[in-house]
Amino acid sequence: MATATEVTPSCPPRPALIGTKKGTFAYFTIKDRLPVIITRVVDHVYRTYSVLPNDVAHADTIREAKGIIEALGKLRYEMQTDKPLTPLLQDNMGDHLVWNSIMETYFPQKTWFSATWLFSECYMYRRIYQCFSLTTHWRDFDYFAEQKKDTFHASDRAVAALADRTLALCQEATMQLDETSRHTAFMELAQASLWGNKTDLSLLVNLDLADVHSLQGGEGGHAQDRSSFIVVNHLEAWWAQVRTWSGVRIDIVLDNSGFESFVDLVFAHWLVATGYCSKVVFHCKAIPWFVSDTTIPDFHWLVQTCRDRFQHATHLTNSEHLGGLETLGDQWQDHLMLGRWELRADAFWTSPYAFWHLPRGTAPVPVNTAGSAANSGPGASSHTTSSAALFADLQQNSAAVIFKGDLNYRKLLYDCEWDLTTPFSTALGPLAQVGTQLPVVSLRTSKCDLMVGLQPGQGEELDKRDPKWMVNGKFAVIEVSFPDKA
Ligand SMILES: O=P(O)(O)OC[C@H]1O[C@](O)(CO)[C@@H](O)[C@@H]1O
Repeated sequence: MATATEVTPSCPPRPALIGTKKGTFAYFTIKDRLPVIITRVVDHVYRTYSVLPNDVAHADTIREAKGIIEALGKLRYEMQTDKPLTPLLQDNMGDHLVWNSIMETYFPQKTWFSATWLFSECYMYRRIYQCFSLTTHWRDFDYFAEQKKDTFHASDRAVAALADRTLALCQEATMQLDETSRHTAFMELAQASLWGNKTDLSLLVNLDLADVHSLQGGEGGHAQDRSSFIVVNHLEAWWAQVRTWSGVRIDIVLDNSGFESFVDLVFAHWLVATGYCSKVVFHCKAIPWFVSDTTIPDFHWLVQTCRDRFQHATHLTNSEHLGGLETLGDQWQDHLMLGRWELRADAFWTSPYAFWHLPRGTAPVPVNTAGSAANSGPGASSHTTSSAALFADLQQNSAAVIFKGDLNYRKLLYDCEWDLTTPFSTALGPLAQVGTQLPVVSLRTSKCDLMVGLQPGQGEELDKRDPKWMVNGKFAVIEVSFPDKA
């Protein structure tokens, strides 16, 4: 095992998950899933530009769209034929030197399959962004926005039901101080936030509406008791912390936009309503990322869609059900306006670095100046300039940093072949070591062959129960690591 100081992007603490290993989820992803994701972007650009009038006013936009499609085709070809990774060009993100120096230092001559899976996959999303960012007319175009919005609209029934439920829980919480009820509500909402992570568009590339409804647990929107599918469950340990909180700040490193971020907001709303928290910082992505990840514009769109009672909803039959949703959306807007909720989009989250690098200050990531227009609005703040500054803020000010989803889990654990029984705190490396500890909570449905924290023999039992348990998103973990209290 590499020691902490030797750990680098090409040399994680255990052998890296890598596309050259046939039969692994990494191999399947690079070979089959990622090319489909690029194809869908091509299709979206084509559909968008082909309805534009063929006149002088749109000539440049159309010409640029054709250039984007050509660049995306080249990208897909390079990936499918396993060509060497090539340097990024300078664009409006200002981080190309960071990427290129990592490539030169750690992945010289490496190809799509032979670099680490984490690097190749992040690099693909950064390259897609570059195809757009180098243009004039398409640089702010979110090529995943349509998919994100459609999926949220498809969730409208579950969303409406959950909004009413949330308001009832918040009213209860403010009316009575009974800790048992709060404990029950905490368990319910934390698990709703966990299972929201099932709605991931990069995994569900052929999703239809029926799939969305069944993923979200059917019509009612109430969390089913799926606890036997939570294979590592530190929820009680987390509650032991939460019950001592009063007016703390927490941070949520968001994952998917739409239904998942809706349930995260619901949970955050309850934590504020109960007084456990007085501030929630939501960390969004600075660029479109892993298809469905939440950007700041996505966040605002979601709040507004709730305030507008799903103006374009097609599945709801009874508009009376939407009053609660509107009330909740209005309260969220107030949270943003009054600074109780803050939105940030630090470029570190869309860098190729695993989170072991967060405290090290070895990953200076420039401010995304060009993206800042899109990343503005109530509650949006400026971005920090380095991972060290981001880390210092989290360490000094946050009572819990909640990492949502599979990619965050991969980055927390450095995306490598840990033994299933490795303790979570060991696999967190510096983030669980004296001096560089963070209060970490991970809520993740399992969508790749990486997991830690199981009991001896549990992995074998799970293999018998469902051979695809690690990658099919049906099983989940809630893992926490809090610094010891002095
Ligand atoms: O939205 P999440 O939970 O981070 O999942 C991201 C997806 O990307 C991957 O991390 C890699 O493709 C998968 O394992 C998962 O399907």
